[in-house]
Amino acid sequence: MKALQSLNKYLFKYRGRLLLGFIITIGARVFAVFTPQLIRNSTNAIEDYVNGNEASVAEVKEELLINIGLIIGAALASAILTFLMRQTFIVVSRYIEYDLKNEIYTQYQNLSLDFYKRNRTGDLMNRISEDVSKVRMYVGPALMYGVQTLTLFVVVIYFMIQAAPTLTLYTLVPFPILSFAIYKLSVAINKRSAEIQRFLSYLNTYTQESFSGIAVIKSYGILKKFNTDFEKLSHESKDKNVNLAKVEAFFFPLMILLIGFSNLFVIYFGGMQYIDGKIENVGVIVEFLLYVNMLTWPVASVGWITSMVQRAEASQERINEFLSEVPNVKNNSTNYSESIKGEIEFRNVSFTYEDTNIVALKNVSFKVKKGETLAIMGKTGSGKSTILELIGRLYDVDEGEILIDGKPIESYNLNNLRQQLGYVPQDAFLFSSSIRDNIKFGKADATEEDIISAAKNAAVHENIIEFSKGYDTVLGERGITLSGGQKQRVSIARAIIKNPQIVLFDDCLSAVDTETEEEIFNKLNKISSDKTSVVVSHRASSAKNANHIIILDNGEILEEGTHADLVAQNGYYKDLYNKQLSEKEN
Ligand SMILES: Nc1ncnc2c1ncn2[C@@H]1O[C@H](COP(=O)(O)OP(=O)(O)OP(=O)(O)O)[C@@H](O)[C@H]1O
Repeated sequence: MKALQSLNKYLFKYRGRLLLGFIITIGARVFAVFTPQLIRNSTNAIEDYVNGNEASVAEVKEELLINIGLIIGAALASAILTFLMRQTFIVVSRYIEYDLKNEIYTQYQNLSLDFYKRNRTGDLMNRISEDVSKVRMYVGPALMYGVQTLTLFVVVIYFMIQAAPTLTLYTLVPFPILSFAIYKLSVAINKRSAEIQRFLSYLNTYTQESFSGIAVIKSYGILKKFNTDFEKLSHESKDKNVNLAKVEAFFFPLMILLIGFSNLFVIYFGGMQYIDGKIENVGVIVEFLLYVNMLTWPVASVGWITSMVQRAEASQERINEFLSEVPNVKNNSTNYSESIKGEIEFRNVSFTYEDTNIVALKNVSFKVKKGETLAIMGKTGSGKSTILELIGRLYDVDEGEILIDGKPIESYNLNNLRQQLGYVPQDAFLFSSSIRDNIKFGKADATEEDIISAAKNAAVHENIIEFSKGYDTVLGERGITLSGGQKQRVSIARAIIKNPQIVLFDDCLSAVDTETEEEIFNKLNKISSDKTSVVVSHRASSAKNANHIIILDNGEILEEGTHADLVAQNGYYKDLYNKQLSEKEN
């Protein structure tokens, strides 16, 4: 129950409604219990008449009619209160479900990138959907049936003892056995459903990845393999569900069997006591039979509630695992309005990716003044993207420090810092929405003019207006309706629309020809002459106009300087430049 304690704050939040629910539930059960008593009175009246104790048929009739009226009244009152009971408990459980989903989603948003690398999307989605719905069963139905069972027990047993104390004892003998058997069954059910739950997470991840990678799967002609694998997985899933169904099938027969015993006990021992004169009327036996049947469901539900609580506990534990994750990148400031000018300095920065232990940067130092452009080049995997990710504080450095305007990067408000950066990642991810929305994503209050101007500066406007729906063209998942180069340029428009102080381009023009690349850089230079740019590229043409160029090799700076300096050095840059120049000329 430890994990579920984290839900207490929500139970406290909705305490008013829950308290009302408790009162209504107690009322509903009290009214329900009147029926057996009224039936006992009616049976007694008939018995008295048969034994000659009652004066006339008319009097018996009158008493029966009054009792019927009262039974209908009590049943109606109980039904109305039961309806209201669901309105309180179940409604509260939906509120808590909503709150919890929001809490988890906010936490997901706050967690650093490394969290997403460690955990798979299917699992993240499963915890926010499946696990939350299991937890809802605890704060809703489990709580509601728990209160109902407890109330019914107390009220029914009180009336039973009042009517016939010894018979009460005989009647209740099978109940603890029933409850224990159902509990054991519930544990088995629970174990199997937890297994199904884990498997479902895996299945979800598999399906989600196969849909995301559908283009690769189709182009490699491996649909059949994926289909076979999926069939295997769903077969396994089916087996697990069948296993669960087998155990669940015992539930009702077991319940009926044990209740049958209770009924037999009532008839046998009740009958004996009536004959011995320990019970005055047959009506008491009838009343007890009704009580036994009234208690059937509550007794069974003790086991069912226990299993619901156990499932919720397991799910909440999984949820808490993520909720207790502390983001590696912490926000250390509440100053939301600090503007940055744009100077960036790396001082002896080293960085190792925790999950792979790959040393991505070793003792890297450089300085980019406000308004200047730094170009970063180097072989694949040499650490170029890592530099940009560190400037965006997607990770924190292990050694050394990064300064923005002379102040440690960690001292800025994280959100505020990122809002002043225009980061164009290598993989241009576009949302399944219109082109307009995708560009506007960078600036929520952007006007139509802003959007068109950003698209023009990213040299993609001409392409967009060629689409029949122009800026309203809806992009498929990951923007599959756009070409690679168009996607990259929409992604640039999204970054520059907010007019950031620092722009970070991570090889984001690789799918664009050199002429368009040059056109984009010329436009950007014009609109952002006072902005700082860090450009990662494999092309010397993108780097040659930069104020400073660094060449990385295996996380270390191999060469650095201006275009002229590097050409004079006769190293990596010069080779690359000459090679690309001759390719262009040919
Ligand atoms: N999220 C990550 N987790 C673990 N290792 C990573 C991660 N990202 C990058 N690496 C590793 O860090 C090293 C530097 O990667 P980085 O992406 O910075 O290189 P790059 O120079 O940008 O490469 P490319 O030109 O291919 O984009 C590589 O060896 C890479 O495998």
